[in-house]
Amino acid sequence: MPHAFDSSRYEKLKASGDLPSPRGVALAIIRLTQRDEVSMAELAHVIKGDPAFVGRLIKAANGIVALTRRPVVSVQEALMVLGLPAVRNMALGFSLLSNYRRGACKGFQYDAFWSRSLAAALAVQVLAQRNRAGAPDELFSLGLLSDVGELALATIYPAEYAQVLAEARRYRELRLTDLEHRAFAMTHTDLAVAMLADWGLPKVLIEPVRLFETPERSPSTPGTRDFALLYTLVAGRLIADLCCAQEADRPALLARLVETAAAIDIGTEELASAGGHIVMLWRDWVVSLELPAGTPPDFAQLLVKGGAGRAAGAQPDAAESGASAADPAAVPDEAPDSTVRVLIVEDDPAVRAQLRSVLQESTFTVYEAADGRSGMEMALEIQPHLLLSDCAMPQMSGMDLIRALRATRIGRNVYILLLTDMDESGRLIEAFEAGVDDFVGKPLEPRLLAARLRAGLRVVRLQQELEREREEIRRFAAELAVSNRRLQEVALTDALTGFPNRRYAIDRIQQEWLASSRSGRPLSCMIIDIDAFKQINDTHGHDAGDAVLRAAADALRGALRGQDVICRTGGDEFLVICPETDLSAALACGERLRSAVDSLGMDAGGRCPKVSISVGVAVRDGGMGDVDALMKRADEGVYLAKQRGRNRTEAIQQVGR
Ligand SMILES: Nc1nc2c(ncn2[C@@H]2O[C@H](COP(=O)(O)OP(=O)(O)OP(=O)(O)O)[C@@H](O)[C@H]2O)c(=O)[nH]1
Repeated sequence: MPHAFDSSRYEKLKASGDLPSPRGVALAIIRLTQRDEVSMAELAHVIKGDPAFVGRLIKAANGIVALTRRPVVSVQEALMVLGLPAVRNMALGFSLLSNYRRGACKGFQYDAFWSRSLAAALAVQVLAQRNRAGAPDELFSLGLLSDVGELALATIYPAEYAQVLAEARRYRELRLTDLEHRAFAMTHTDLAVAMLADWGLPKVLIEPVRLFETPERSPSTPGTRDFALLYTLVAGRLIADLCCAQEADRPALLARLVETAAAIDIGTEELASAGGHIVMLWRDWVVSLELPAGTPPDFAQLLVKGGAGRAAGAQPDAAESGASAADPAAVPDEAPDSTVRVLIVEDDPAVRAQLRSVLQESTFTVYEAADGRSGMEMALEIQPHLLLSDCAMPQMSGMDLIRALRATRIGRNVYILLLTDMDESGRLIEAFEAGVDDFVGKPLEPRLLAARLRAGLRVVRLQQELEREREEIRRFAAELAVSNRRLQEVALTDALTGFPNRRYAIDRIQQEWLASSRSGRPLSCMIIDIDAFKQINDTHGHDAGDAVLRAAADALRGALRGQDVICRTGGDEFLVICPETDLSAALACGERLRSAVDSLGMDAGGRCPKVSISVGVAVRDGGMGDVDALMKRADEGVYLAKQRGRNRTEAIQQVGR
């Protein structure tokens, strides 16, 4: 239910001086920009009074300039790029950020609040660059300030708001705004809207703040600018929530994000790449502002893992059709930029900023180190595809870093671009010998750097392609090995009984013969022949004969000792190899096998007739020259068993001899 906010209360709160408000230089900037005739030079002069703001302004300006443009390095240029309204709103946002990093509200995590707001600012800015919902620089401030009402409540009512927040955490099904209204007869949304209006933000930016938590109440329709602005803010806030959320909460947020992004014409693949870009920018900002970053998600992975496009019913796109952003093997042509990791190792912050601004456009995942040693540690950890290394650095020089890296397995494939001011050919030759792939001269010329990066990227892509092909070959070889094994098994197995066949039997008994020759241990074998099998076939048919064979095989398998090997060597003939077994033990085994088959009854329909086997047993003795002699002796045992009436176990040799 919407709450009516009494505007006279806002005036009273403002008069009390308790509301968060811009101070110092930011206040002067806001006042100046309210004048119609303010000049850029005047404004730049005031801005320069706050060096921290100068840095942030230039950083923000570089966040939106194109790759082809030279990076912004001065306040005047930043003012030109951003324009007065954006600069004013940024001054406001950053002033609040600097002055409200701490406060009396115990339940309110000030730093986490700003970290999330910053993620929202960058997310809204990056999304707006893609869907053109509004001026990206203006939307930065919109994201940054969209939750300022929460900060206001924490500032005005520290103790009470701590209780409200505790309640909201305990009863997650309750809306924070409902709890706020019960406690203060106003909500953070009411306050944010009133404050932004008071600070002079245009209505078109205030409406999304009023509605982003309940967008379903918006009268705007798809395709309109209001709709695009509102849902860009909703999506930006969701990205910020995802950046700060616990692992368990991410899938639900992700599904909502995909749905929201689809509504503003941002598909899953584009979302993955925008997410990667946002995380990269966010990391950079939180480090420079010393804010907590937690563990930001890998959007490409998350979107693929969560199957989020499907869950949210978004339009089919790359992630759905299998060409996932996180799975390079599934991308037929090129891996997306966000899968390319770039490490900058450079001790000069200004050069790092310059490099970042060139790299930002390409949504690489960028990492930074300020000296050679930490660069080396980071390289081993993140395994970059591209390394941009300065030459002269404290702790460990660029050359030493490159040599050390090239000596590792990980470092062999990295494409290394040396940033150098040396123009002497001897030193350059030394650099190439150390392992650099290319170099770019200092001071850096952004377009030349971008061109060299593109050349490096081509090599990286070729390497990735090669790796994918290698992986495919590895997979293919593994599959081949499995099918070869299967084929081999088939070639050595009897299909009817599942026993090894004659080929295997001959091979195996020869191996056992050799093993027994080496060890001097006894080796026995038996030959088993089904009795009157021809008659079974003739009387009951071939199928009944097969059934008898299978039944006999099962009985034999069940009665066999663990170390013995049984093979089907002919139509109704089996060979049992008994390693390390003397004649008496082999005879006992043979007798057990015979008895097992003899105990088989006829099946109910009489289709499987009574069956018995004759077993001939033999043991290796000194008179035998080879394995054939052993088998011949076992065969003679079978013949004897047949002669003596079948269904018997016989040996030609005497036990104990
Ligand atoms: N059903 C069936 N019969 C087979 C198979 N392989 C061979 N045979 C038959 O098995 C019979 C083997 O008979 P023999 O071993 O010569 O003689 P027998 O009838 O068993 O007589 P004795 O060995 O003297 O007890 C032949 O009739 C073959 O055709 C098979 O896979 N299935």
